[in-house]
Amino acid sequence: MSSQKRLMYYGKGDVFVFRTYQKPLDGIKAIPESGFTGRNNVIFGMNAKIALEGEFLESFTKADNSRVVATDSMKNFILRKAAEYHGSTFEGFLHFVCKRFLDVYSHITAVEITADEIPFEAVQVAGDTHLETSPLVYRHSRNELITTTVKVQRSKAGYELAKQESGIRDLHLIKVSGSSFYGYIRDEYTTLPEAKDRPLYIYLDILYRYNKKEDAVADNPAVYVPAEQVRDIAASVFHEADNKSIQDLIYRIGLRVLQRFPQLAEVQFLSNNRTWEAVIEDIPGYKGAVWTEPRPPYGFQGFVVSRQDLVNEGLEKAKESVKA
Ligand SMILES: O=c1[nH]c(=O)c2[nH]c(=O)[nH]c2[nH]1
Repeated sequence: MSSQKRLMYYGKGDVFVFRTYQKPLDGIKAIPESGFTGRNNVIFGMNAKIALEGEFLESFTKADNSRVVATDSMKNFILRKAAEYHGSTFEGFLHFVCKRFLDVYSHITAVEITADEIPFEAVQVAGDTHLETSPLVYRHSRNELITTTVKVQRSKAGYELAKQESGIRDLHLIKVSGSSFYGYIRDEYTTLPEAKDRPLYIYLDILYRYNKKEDAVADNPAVYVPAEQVRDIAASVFHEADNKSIQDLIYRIGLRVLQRFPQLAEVQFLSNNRTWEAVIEDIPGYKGAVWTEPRPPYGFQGFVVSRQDLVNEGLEKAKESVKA
């Protein structure tokens, strides 16, 4: 290799964007595992992180700021573009902002933005005869959130979508009964008792990638995969199956997500084991037990499920070619 590209980027994190009355996301097909069919986007809120790549080596090596877009300006750029984007997805918005950056600054070669949703939930309020959903008041949710990354680089054709992934972060799910963990290696290092029924508590990040990256940013509900449905599939599969481990569980979730969404190429999992620790296992005459948070350290798993796994499981016919 004659020349290796040097790692070089800079950018801005914690760019908070709240756009009210963004175009609603609708036209989403219902799936059996989820009641989700759209986002009203009354609050389209996110915490974005942007990084630029380009011809600004001399800002590092010669203290020459003449090609530096101040990171403060990047923040302003993103915020102002929020008034110019009229689609209905985070993916579409990030794609739009990345392209506008490349249009305005000719020495920038690539723009990557990751946005984490700042989720707000509808609240129920007193109506004349019954509770109704307020169209005005929302509650900040501290539950899981949508995460999206888009990277666009300059190409001969104009723009190239270099990276795109979407998903859900910080999904915390507990199944109080119906999970086991046994059959693992027992040797002189093993102190963990086998569990035929444990209260499995997991933290999950689920990221998915499309066969065609463009489908993610097209603002086309016919091909768009909403993270809320992926979240609900995770809960449904956890509910349905007696799992033998987190490894077993996330594989099954991955298969189901890919079955529901033929437009996806793969699903990636980052899981944590937060299984509660038993304090009082038998309460005579009563169902249930007393548990507490586990002591550190915690276990984790990383795994990607792809369409080939569906083929291997006999859940999908092999394709002549699946283009990533
Ligand atoms: O689902 C689990 N997978 C493991 O690999 C593991 N290891 C462990 O100690 N507990 C668990 N649970």
